[in-house]
Amino acid sequence: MKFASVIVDVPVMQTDRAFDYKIPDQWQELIKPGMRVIVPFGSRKVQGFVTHLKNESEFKKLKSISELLDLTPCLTSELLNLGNWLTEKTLCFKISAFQAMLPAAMKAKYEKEISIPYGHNREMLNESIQPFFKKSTAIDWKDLEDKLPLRDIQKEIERGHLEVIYKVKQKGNKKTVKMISSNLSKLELREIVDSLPSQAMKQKEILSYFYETKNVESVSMQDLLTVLNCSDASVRTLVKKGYLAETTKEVYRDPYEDRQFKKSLPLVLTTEQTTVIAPILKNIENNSHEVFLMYGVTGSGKTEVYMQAVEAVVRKGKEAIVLVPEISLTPQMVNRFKGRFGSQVAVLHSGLSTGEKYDEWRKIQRKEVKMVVGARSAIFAPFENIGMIIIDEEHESSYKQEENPRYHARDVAIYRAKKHGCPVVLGSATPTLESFARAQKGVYHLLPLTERVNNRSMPTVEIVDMREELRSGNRTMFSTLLLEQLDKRIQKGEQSVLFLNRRGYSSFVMCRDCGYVIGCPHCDISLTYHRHGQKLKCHYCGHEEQMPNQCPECQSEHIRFFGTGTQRVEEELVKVLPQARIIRMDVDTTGRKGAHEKLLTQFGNKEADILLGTQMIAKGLDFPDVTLVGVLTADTMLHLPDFRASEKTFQLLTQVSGRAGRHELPGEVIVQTYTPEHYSVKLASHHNYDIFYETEMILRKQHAYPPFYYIALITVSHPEVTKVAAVTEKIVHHLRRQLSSETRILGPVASPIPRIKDRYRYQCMVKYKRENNLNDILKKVLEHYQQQIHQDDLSISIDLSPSTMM
Ligand SMILES: Nc1ncnc2c1ncn2[C@@H]1O[C@H](COP(=O)(O)OP(=O)(O)OP(=O)(O)O)[C@@H](O)[C@H]1O
Ligand SMILES: [Zn+2]
Ligand SMILES: [Zn+2]
Repeated sequence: MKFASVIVDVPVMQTDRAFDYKIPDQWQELIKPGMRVIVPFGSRKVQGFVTHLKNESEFKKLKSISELLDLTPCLTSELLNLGNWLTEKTLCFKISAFQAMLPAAMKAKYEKEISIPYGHNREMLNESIQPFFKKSTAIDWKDLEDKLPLRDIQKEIERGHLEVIYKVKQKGNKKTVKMISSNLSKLELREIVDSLPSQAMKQKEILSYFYETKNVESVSMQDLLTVLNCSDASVRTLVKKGYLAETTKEVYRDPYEDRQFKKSLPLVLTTEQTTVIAPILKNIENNSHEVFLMYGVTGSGKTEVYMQAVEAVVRKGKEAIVLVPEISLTPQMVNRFKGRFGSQVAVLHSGLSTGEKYDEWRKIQRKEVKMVVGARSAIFAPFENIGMIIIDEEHESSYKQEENPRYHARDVAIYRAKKHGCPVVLGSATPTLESFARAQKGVYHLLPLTERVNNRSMPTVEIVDMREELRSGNRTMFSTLLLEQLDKRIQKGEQSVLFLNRRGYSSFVMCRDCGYVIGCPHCDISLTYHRHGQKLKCHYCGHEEQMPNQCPECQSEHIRFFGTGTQRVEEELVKVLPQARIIRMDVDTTGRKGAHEKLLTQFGNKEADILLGTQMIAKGLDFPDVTLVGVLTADTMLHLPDFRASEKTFQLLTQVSGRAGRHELPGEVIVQTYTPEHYSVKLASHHNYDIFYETEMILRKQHAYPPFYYIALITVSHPEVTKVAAVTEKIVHHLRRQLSSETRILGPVASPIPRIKDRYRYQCMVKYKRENNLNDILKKVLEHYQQQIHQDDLSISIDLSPSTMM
């Protein structure tokens, strides 16, 4: 092919299409769709993705591709199509869609080398290539780019005899192992073995290894020592004598390498589990596509069902994608999959370094693993033979990406699963109303798990009215009942989990005399107090200032922070329960890598009585001796300007309660609240999802919210408030004329946070049931304003399924 169509990394509307480039002669055979290239664009050179090849181009005077970044496509043809679909579906730029599918390491331009993978050797390579690897098993791409027979190299890569390694620069983080190889021919080796004195047994044994074992070019020191059961002193002696050589080799950075996973075997499924897994297995068997909603109460054994279904996928020779929320990618979940499937699992989450993520991704690309367990973006795993996609805790809002491309992992999962002819399994104890409504209508196949494994009962839930506590003179943040029960657990040697709901709630600083609240100078939101370093921080723009000694308004010294952080709770708790051993888990104590896991292990080893934490302890934890869960403030989220506030409160309370009494010991939950009469709080305490669903559906219908209506949210921002208001007004006006009369258009109004980073924000909400041309109409709006977006610092963001209204 003579020409390549390339999507360039210039994310503006005018360039959101493919540009044609000439393919230089030496790369004619080499270039394939899905590869990254560098191309001249205007006066610059930019990265791009090749999407098509063609023999003709309608354009004359084309420029040539200037550099090749890949020798194997990093996007499969399925992912290229998916990118186009995402672009249509979320109104993002093509380049943003493609970039979202790749690990960060591939977004930048990294140096690369070509190397012979471990276990292979030079002789296996095509003769034209062999000379390049005479001195070393790896060569630098940059040094040899012009001289290398690229087509032959590409073939060897396809056969697995060579690999491309991107050198992600991370200081001191490159993983290497010591490799031992022989410098001599087999004949020479044998002569030396014969000439060694007979007491040099180990040395003889080591050298014999190199001429007796087929195809060993080199072996890691570690393996050599284990296989031959020898000391590294003997190996070193041979290196000193010049018979063997020692080199270092870069290997995968495996974040889980030094950990032992307890091997687990499939459990005998309960009757309910057997019933729900059957239709999933049938899908897998018949390569058919259905979306299942596994609606199972906490502790009903959903994870065991996932794992046995994944096993069936692997047996069929296919691959599985398992999505879990970032926050519950706790070691517990990873351990369960690694324990069952060992090295067949790749793990992808934000706690990994760029290099580690890239290495895990590469294992997927090279089909060295059979499954990936990961957060949202793992939905783009470049598997080519997918047999099932699982989304655990499908109600979690982290499955929606809040920046471009604004996709929901559930939609991508269903799109990919249709292409691959395989099932999607959505699991939750508290499904989103959208999913449950679809299951009710038969669009999804409902799979209920109504009981906990072994008929363990659901924990009893006690609601405590904190207003009453205050009236009866208790000014602490712990109710009398909660303290009593915590104390009882400590005496019995059982454990408790204390949950502080921090979302929608922060420790702000206020003057007690004049009521002045310290706000961010750039955003219309109060600053959050951080004890560490006595700092005030803005969570939206990062602005930071010192905690003042005086009120900036009235100079009073009575200025102090309000609200409850986990640190405060811990301090108070120590006062009232001095004998308690407490582990606190929050952003401050889990910042360092591995800290999260360490704290959980300590708690699991019963080195503490109470685990105190925020959202991050709400999910996935499974400890046998936890018999009490306390929720300090159940209702802080209820008052957020968000139509999902009740749903989120219900979900969270149910999840937290689910951490208690999962094993032999029965569990108890105490929920402290200022609004005990609210239906979310009440129904969560009765574990009654069904009534919650009905109640909430009535309200959603009344107020025209999902799942009865779809929502599109348009947010306009600009440094000048008049400009924002005017533009939003115009957009609303335009939409009123274009959209159908049943569609409701709300706005323009200031956003719930009216200013962020010195930019004013206005929004307009479109609620609709059917609007076939909505995407086109909205795209036209963007096109209309593109000049101003480009030159006048205007920003218009469109979210076609917003998960928050902020
Ligand atoms: N068939 C089974 N036989 C015995 N034990 C089981 C079985 N299935 C699951 N379990 C055990 O029951 C407990 C709860 O199961 P699991 O964690 O899979 O439930 P879950 O529904 O995923 O929970 P949650 O959503 O609350 O995190 C676990 O300790 C698990 O090992
Ligand atoms: Zn004051
Ligand atoms: Zn700010």
